[in-house]
Amino acid sequence: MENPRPVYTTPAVSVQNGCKAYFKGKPVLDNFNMTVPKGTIYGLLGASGCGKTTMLSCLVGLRPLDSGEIRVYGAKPGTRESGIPGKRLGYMPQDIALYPHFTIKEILQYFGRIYGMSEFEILERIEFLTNFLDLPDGARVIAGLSGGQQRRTSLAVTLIHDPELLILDEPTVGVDPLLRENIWDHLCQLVERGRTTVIITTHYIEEARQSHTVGLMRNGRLLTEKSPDALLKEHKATLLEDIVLTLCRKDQSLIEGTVVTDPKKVDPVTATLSEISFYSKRKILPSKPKESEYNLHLQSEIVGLNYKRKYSMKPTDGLNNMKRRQSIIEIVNDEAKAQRNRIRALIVRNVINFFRNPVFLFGMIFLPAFQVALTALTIGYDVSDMAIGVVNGELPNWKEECMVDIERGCSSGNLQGLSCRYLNSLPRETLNLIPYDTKEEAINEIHKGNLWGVLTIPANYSQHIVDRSSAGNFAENATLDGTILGTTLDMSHYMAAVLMVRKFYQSFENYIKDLGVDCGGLPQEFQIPLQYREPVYGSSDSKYKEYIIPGALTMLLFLIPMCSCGLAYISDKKQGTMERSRSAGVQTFDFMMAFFFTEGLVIIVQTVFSTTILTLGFDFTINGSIIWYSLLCLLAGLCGQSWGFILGLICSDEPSVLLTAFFIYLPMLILTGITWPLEAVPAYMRYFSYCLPGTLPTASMRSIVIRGLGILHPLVWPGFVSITVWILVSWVLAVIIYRITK
Ligand SMILES: Nc1ncnc2c1ncn2[C@@H]1O[C@H](COP(=O)(O)OP(=O)(O)OP(=O)(O)O)[C@@H](O)[C@H]1O
Repeated sequence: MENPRPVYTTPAVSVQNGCKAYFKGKPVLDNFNMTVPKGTIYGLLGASGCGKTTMLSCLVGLRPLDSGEIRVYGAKPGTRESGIPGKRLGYMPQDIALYPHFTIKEILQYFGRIYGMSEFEILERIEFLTNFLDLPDGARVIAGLSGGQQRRTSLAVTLIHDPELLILDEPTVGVDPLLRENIWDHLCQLVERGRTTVIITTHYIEEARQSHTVGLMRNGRLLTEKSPDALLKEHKATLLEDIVLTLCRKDQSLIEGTVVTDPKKVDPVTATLSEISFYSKRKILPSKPKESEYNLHLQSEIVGLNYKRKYSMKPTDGLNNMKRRQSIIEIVNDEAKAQRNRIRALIVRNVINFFRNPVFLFGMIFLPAFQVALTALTIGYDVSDMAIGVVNGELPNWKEECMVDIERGCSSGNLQGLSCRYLNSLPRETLNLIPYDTKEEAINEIHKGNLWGVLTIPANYSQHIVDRSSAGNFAENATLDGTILGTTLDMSHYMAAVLMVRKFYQSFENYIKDLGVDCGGLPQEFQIPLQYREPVYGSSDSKYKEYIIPGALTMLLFLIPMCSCGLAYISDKKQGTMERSRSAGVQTFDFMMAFFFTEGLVIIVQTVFSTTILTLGFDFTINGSIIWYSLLCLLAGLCGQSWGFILGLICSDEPSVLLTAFFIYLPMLILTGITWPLEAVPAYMRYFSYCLPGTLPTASMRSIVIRGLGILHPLVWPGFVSITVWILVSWVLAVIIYRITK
């Protein structure tokens, strides 16, 4: 018996001359025409790759057509008036497109919240759909379900809000025959109520007999569009499959020109749809209806949003300005409420995603703390145990002879063995002094990598010192040379060598001062006439790690959100959940805001945790305001997050996100003055560095932490301005890239 088709004057969906190509010259949709009456089931059939999914994604507003026109409930999908994407639509993509770590209940709640349903409504629908689709227990995690169970859950997500238009891309694949029948029965029940329209694609041709209309698609075109019974009657067939085969063969011969060779002979009235479609492409037959042919009453049928009616209201519509304004306020309020619901749902989604991935969560929270603690533990300490060869021309057996306590004083006895006195003044924990007989032998050991340097003490060193002090300005060259302690160092490791040289200098200054005082002089007389007084900022024993930690923390708080945000975006994209959320009405701004809140929270936790560890465990002191310090940490994280968004948009998979993130981060480590002062960087590189998002904030962070300055200080505010500008620029850039890539 022929499926009774409800009588409606207007189509729910109509496509006119739809064309779409992913690559130029290779159309996927080729003058595609389709009309889906309201309140009916439309079965779209066609071989794999003929363009069904592409067509559906255009219908739901995820992709635009290159040319042609789509009307869904009288408006273009993607426009506010159509309400699609949004809650009028239930779209079930071909892929499962569910978050694998979510439970069944959580995924249904997520989409229910996106659609603005109350928790009570959602639970009611979950109960109904669980029974109807024979879903497993709601606490089961999606990743652990069988293929069929996942598909049923995916269908439940589509039905959760009981939408007006159901677009189902192969919903019955992998579903057992009994359940398949149930699904079709349910679809029939839905349309019988008169409110729902269903477009369904399937590879099981015979099940499409339950549709009111069957559309047969081939190579991006619609070959026919009729009720299954009409088709069976027309072709005197018993199986739809036979008709599909016949029509495809006919179309093939038409393309090859074996049936109709003269296009002028095609009668627009009696021609088959395939002939019309084929020739309309060549602009021989008129096929596109005029705008007036659309039933404009349709707009008033829009349930729920009524955007078009409200928006098109003019004072002449009989409503006074007051009422008009009231309507606009209502729309804005509705939209704001819907947006709040979507953002809330996305925030809950992000939180679940975090907690379902403990390794990721652990890394996010602990990585900055771990890294800065490691920095504090390893960087900035004095060198130790540096092997130095000593060739003492004065006392070859100095190792033993210098062991005895040398009496201090200025008698001739005290002034023997001064080399011992200098050697004993050298810090033994830093410099491990090893005796050598000759300089050549010791230098050879440097070449072998066994020594960092050689200290040579001339023969009669003590006597030369005494002679030099008594001769004063008249000392002879031989005497002067005899007082020189020679060092030959391995300077290949710059930092180690600098620290070593500092030790030689400091020890020599102390040794000579002590000697002078012993001989009746004043300490000032033997001091280098250059004094380092109390520093304005920092302390005279400031450590390198105090310099490096603020920058390291800022950059880590930038890197981690950049990676996590980029990776989350990519996985959402790859799983198909992003398209699904978009079809439910989620917008880019909603994604951004939800990330803004959840990542912001993570950044706060990271900052608190890292700072606590540094303060309690490593004597880290924030001399400035904790508020400005925290705010700068937060801004650094948000900047990283917005860059992560851009990475998510431009990259296609996780490895490319990580690679690009490190491509950004590693040069910044070098260029932002974290490890090496910018003042020591060549001028042309320095100005480039200032433009990077990490440079000025790192300098500001140092000024807050070490110098204790406030936000209004000229050494601080540029960092805040720079990073805020970077956040704004990258968010705008993200929106532009989204628009382009879309
Ligand atoms: N994002 C894309 N980029 C490039 N080409 C694409 C893209 N999506 C689909 N295509 C190509 O467009 C053509 C139609 O694909 P589509 O998925 O619409 O077919 P389909 O009829 O739904 O196939 P199936 O029944 O196997 O799902 C195919 O040749 C496919 O390779």
